[in-house]
Amino acid sequence: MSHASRVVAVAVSGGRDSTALLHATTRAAKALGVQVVALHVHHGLNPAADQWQAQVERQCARWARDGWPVSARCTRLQGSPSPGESVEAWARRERYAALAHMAQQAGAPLVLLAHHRRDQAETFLLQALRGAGPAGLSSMPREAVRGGLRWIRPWLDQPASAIAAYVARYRLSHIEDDSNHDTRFDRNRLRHDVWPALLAAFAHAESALVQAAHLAQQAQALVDEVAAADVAALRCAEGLLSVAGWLDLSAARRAASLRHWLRQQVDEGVPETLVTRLLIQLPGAKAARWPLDGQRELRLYRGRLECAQRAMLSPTWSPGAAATAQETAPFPLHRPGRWPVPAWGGTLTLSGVDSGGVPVALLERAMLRERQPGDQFQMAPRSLPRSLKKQFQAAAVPAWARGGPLIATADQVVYVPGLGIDARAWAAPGEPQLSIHWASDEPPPSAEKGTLPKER
Ligand SMILES: Nc1ncnc2c1ncn2[C@@H]1O[C@H](COP(=O)(O)OP(=O)(O)OP(=O)(O)O)[C@@H](O)[C@H]1O
Repeated sequence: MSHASRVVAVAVSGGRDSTALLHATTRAAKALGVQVVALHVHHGLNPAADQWQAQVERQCARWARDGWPVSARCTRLQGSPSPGESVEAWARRERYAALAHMAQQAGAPLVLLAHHRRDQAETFLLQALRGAGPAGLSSMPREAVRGGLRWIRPWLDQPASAIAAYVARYRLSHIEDDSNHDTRFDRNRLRHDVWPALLAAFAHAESALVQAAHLAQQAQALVDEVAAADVAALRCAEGLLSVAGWLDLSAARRAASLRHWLRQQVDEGVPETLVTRLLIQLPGAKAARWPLDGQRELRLYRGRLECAQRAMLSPTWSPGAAATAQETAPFPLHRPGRWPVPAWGGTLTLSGVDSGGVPVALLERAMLRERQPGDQFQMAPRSLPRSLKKQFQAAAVPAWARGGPLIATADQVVYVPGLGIDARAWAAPGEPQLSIHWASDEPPPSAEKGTLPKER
């Protein structure tokens, strides 16, 4: 700790372990002339949370009155889990963000957490039960640098009994979090239903699991080192990965470097299902897209894998937004040419023709977009417009040939891959016009080859 920053933060829930850690840190700090700041996060989830915050504030105020160098800072979380996110995951993410913010505000470069040996053994078991590999089995690091702060767990090797003895010796008061008994949460179920039975059958389980976590940390460090070197060698431009070079690697290094590269692109953790999918699909693919989340996707184009915004061709297009969306179209739709569209995994060909095309004037107002529920298509001038689904079925367009962007203006559908040009958009003879053809980069499944009816 530098002279300028003689402040240390302790993350305090008000529970037994963090209360003991705050006490021990404050005692040591007094002798060293260091300031301690207790950081508490009010999750807004438990009806008793106001009392927990009050307990932390009261305790700090009492110790400060006794001449101890300690003060409290608290944050009440706003918001709620996003759809599909568990309350636990949300609370954890927001807690760490709030702790980081408070530590920075207090000028504390270090944040101490009160996890102990049993917490570590539990984490290892929970990770194993989720099917984690060495990264997850590494459990909690003793020390980590994140967001410019050092997060330290000084008691990670301490048994819970040592902390209990400390609390008894100094008669520390602390809260009991009743939600720790709620067995809907994995950790609580493990702690209450499994742990006692496990210890009864394997008395050394705690230390064995902690050792296994330690060995996983070493293995993961090695994997990270190799993967970082591979990714550095495969980087062909900022953020782009050369797939040809990647294919030359052994299977184990392919998997490790892909995970490593994905982690650099995606902050929130990489789903293993995506890694598995890419490991299978990347070797045979020429151009393809894999959705990452609402905003981003992975794109393979010309042998390079990249992570990009999905916004280029807005899936949330609506007629009212047409003017803006059109401005973001990646190329002029009213000029002849062969336009690769990596975001859609194919190529659009526009050719000047004398008949059977779309008026250039209409294409000047057109854009690419996703299909929408109300879209209709008219096959011939004297037929009726019908839903895309019905038209696909009537024309026996196989599912794999229905992909690709729709071409439409704000008020009419112009072209649908697999169906062709909507009859309402046909140009009059002699009018300047273009034919349109969409070709997906992915070859059709061989069994279905040739079943696609010819587009107009
Ligand atoms: N609401 C919170 N505010 C600040 N820090 C917290 C909070 N909840 C947990 N922490 C920190 O994370 C550590 C581990 O959290 P965990 O949920 O296992 O502990 P706990 O059962 O809430 O309390 P304790 O560890 O104090 O007995 C805590 O020891 C503490 O350092």
